[in-house]
Amino acid sequence: MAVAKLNEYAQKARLDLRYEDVGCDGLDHIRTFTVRAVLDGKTYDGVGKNKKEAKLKAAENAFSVLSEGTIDPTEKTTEASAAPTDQTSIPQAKYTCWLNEYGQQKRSDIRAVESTRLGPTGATQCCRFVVGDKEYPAATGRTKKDAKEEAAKLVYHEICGGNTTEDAVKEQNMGKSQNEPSIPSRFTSDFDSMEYLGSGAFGHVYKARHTLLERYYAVKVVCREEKSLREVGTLSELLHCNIVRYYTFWMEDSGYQGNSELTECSAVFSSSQTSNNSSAKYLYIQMELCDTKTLKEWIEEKNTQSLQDSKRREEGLSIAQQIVSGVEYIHSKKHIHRDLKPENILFGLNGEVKIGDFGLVTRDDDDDDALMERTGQRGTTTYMAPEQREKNYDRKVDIFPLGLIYFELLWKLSTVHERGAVWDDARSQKLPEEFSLTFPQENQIIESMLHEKPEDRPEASKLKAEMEMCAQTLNKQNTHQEDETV
Ligand SMILES: Nc1ncnc2c1ncn2[C@@H]1O[C@H](COP(=O)(O)OP(=O)(O)OP(=O)(O)O)[C@@H](O)[C@H]1O
Repeated sequence: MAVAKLNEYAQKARLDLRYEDVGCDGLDHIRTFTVRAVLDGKTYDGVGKNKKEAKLKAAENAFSVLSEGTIDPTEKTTEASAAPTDQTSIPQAKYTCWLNEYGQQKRSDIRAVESTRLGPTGATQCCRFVVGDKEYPAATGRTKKDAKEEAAKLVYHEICGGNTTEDAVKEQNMGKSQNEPSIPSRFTSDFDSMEYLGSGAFGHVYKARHTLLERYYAVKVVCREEKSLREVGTLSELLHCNIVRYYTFWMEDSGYQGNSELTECSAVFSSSQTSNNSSAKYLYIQMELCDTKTLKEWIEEKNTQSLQDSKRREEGLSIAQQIVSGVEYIHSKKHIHRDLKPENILFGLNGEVKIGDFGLVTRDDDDDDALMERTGQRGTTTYMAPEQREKNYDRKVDIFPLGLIYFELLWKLSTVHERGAVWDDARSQKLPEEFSLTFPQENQIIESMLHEKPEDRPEASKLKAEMEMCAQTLNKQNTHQEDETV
């Protein structure tokens, strides 16, 4: 039956099919025969008590491989080219690589038992795998490598043959489709204890432990494209205590599916960017692990608390000082961040401020006073400097959102309505009267940052100095108040 079906399959798919006698083994009464089916240059061996049975086994073996154990082989004949194309596209030793990775994940010993059989048509190599305590069936091949790969394939089919067992789920966690092993993933080989942290428009971020270093990192997995490569390029040039530290990056063929979210590029990209992405690679960016709470959550949390208090004032200033310090450094390296907003400001594990998300960063290579021709509107409109909507702007586009952030750090904006009205006024340099009375010094600094004309806004270095003076004044006031209470 399987022989007839394989013939039909080969005819429909227009593939060359032939059978070869490989030889026989053993004494007369326990003699076994090996027949090899050669389909489109690929070999499938069968062993039986006679040649007929061996041929049948070879055909069955070919079918089970072609159908990957999940699809009725007869259905395959209607989609003639699908399976062989898949097969021929599998790189050499793919199943062996998969098995090695499987062993690492399961912490099981993998042992290959190899031997050579001599028959009338020459030597045949045999191999079977022992995974942990379990022995898997033997396979044969023309070379040791072929035999090993065929034997690994048998292990693969037995473990992941179209089921939804724990192993198959583990397989998914290893970032592969259930029925097709892929090249071992550096992410799953070098890291463990993956935990999903969050997603942006371009990918997902995971907490992961580097197994050799025994340290945790944040690994961002994004579809490769201009934005991500720009982010990596910039981050690798920046080393500052208020900027998320970048360590390294690498490319992989597939995304990570740890939390069973789709990591096809189409799921990661917005619809305007989905074209021609089926063969897109994935970029893995290894970064310093930060707290999952961003500055956005910090502000939201403060806004749920009763009144503006002196603690918020001090903490707000300290956060603003750290952001300005990071921005001063970014500008000194001739970069513009272009997307400063509370969601992109993280906290290090020791509480220090860390500027992240350099996806919109650009070079600021011109003379100090010159404006640059940029690539149109980028960034988040709520915080965006007015001139960023145009094509010409310079690093001062980073100062405007900083002004809004500093205002938000200090001032409680509870309702959506309040936020809308006050926000629009703030963008036009009009801060609430009560704010200017409560925070006169800060009011002055923030107003200077919100000038409509970029050239009127201070440089980050000047702001840093002004904020330092503000901190000293606050310190003096606090000491004075403490003295009075004593
Ligand atoms: N280094 C990190 N450490 C800890 N968590 C991080 C780190 N980087 C990012 N995250 C988390 O992952 C989420 C997604 O980050 P990502 O940079 O991909 O997108 P985003 O900045 O939120 O959005 P977008 O890229 O669309 O502007 C963040 O909101 C944050 O919660």
